[in-house]
Amino acid sequence: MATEFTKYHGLGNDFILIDNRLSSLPLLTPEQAVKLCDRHFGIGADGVIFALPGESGTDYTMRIFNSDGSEPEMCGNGIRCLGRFLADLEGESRTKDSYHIHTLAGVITPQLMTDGQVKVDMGLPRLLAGEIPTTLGTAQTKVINQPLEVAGKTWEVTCVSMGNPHCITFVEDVAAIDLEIIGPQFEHHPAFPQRTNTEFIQVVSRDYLKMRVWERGAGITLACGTGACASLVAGVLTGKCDRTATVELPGGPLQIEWSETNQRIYMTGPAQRVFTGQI
Ligand SMILES: N[C@@H](CCC[C@H](N)C(=O)O)C(=O)O
Repeated sequence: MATEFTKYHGLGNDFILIDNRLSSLPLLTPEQAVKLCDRHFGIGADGVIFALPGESGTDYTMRIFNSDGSEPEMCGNGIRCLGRFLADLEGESRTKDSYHIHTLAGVITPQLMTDGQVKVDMGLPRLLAGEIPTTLGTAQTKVINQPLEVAGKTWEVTCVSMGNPHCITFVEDVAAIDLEIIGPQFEHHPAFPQRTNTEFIQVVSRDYLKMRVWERGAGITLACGTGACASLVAGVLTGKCDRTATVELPGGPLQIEWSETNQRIYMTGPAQRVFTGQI
């Protein structure tokens, strides 16, 4: 049986979107997702995202498989693409410009802006070691500027969960980081029992950060929305940046705000349809 898909990307972080609104079970298995994400033998993507019926009073549910078949709790660029995909699917019958989406990280709300950007209420960052999870601190402590040995070097790391785990380290020059070698060693470090995403951040000014990322389950990607949010939080916690900043990724910029008023994180960026097809 043929399955329709649409390819979207958010700053080059690319996904295969599946209209799964008639069933609460993903139409594809993790093994099929791995094959479809293959850039030589498949469609090519960083992950597969399913638009499922809403749960617990939400409009829709998002599930996602990374390109290695693992299932993360959340995906920032992916949820912007999902917001755009849902609007495209609903077409003329669309009545809303924002959706409450059930995810494994809680309810996340993407809003379609009139300028074509998507602004997402990403919820609250989680800062305790037990929530990340990491063994770099006791369960109830925050992990800020902690030393971590990786690849024969001591890195100062700050850990933040946006529903999924992030390990952030501030460096002089992001271009000098050998991501291909160092990234997997962070991802599989025993300090992270559920593996981790890792962000390398160069502070250009208090409201402008440059970021490169090694993603859990996907490797080097051109952008990571949850990673950009986690990095801004790490920058604030370490006194390096303001609560509103542009995070420049290899695929382009995201605007991130950690609200002083409600402590929630807001991420604004693009989401673009690329092509449709049948599997
Ligand atoms: N690219 C994403 C994050 C996708 C999930 C991640 N690889 C994980 O396993 O946690 C984003 O834009 O946030």
